[in-house]
Amino acid sequence: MKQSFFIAGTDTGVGKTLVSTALLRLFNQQGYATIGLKPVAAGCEMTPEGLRNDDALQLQKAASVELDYDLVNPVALAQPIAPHLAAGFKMLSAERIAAFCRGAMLHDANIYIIEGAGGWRVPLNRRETMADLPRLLDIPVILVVGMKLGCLNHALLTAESIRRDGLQLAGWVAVETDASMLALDENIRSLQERIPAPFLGHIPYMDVPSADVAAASLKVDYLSGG
Ligand SMILES: Nc1ncnc2c1ncn2[C@@H]1O[C@H](COP(=O)(O)OP(=O)(O)OP(=O)(O)O)[C@@H](O)[C@H]1O
Ligand SMILES: C[C@H](N)[C@H](N)CCCCCC(=O)O
Ligand SMILES: [Mg+2]
Repeated sequence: MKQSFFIAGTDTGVGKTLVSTALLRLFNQQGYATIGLKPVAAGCEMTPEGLRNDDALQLQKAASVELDYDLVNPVALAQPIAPHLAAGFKMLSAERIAAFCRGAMLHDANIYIIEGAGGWRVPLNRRETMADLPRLLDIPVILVVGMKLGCLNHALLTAESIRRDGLQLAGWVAVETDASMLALDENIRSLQERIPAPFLGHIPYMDVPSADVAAASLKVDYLSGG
């Protein structure tokens, strides 16, 4: 089996990295070889080895196939702001980012998890957005919904855009990032009734977020054809 997924979110900070690492752990447990990529990361620390982003390090660690950091995160931008702004005078190009991903994907694995940056329509340059990456790679999308007031609108607009952009929505995940959200179950049900894609699970609020605990909340049979 060889399958790739682009992990999109309703926004930044909604749990994309938690879901990405949870999916990697889950597929590892099922005996699949996995690779996690964060092609564009805005918000990096300078280290003796160069710029390092926490999401990319988590994906690198959760994957079963060892890859050099530069393959996991080819575009590392220092400032934690929108990628096209963090890039400054260096122009980001969706085709170049896709080419980096294709290079990393020459490394053999069964599952490739590619985490986006921010939400679906985050700009890469004047013309292109993050959405152009899964389009160029021609891979299905998993939508991560951060459960908070306002997420119904964000989730439905994003699911609609993914389909209008001609991409397949392979499934969606509800992440409880706000422990005090009112009517959580009713909100999840409202999305189940309206998002035309499989519901892969609800990751509960955790005082100390753990990819393994999150993995236990996900059902990926729909994804791996099992
Ligand atoms: N279920 C949860 N319970 C508690 N905290 C959570 C949960 N899911 C995510 N978080 C926390 O919310 C924050 C944002 O999550 P995460 O980093 O996965 O978001 P993201 O969508 O990947 O953001 P970015 O756009 O920066 O990549 C993190 O501090 C994470 O630990
Ligand atoms: C810095 C942050 N954690 C992400 N990497 C980038 C989020 C960009 C969001 C841009 C926006 O939609 O306004
Ligand atoms: Mg992230």
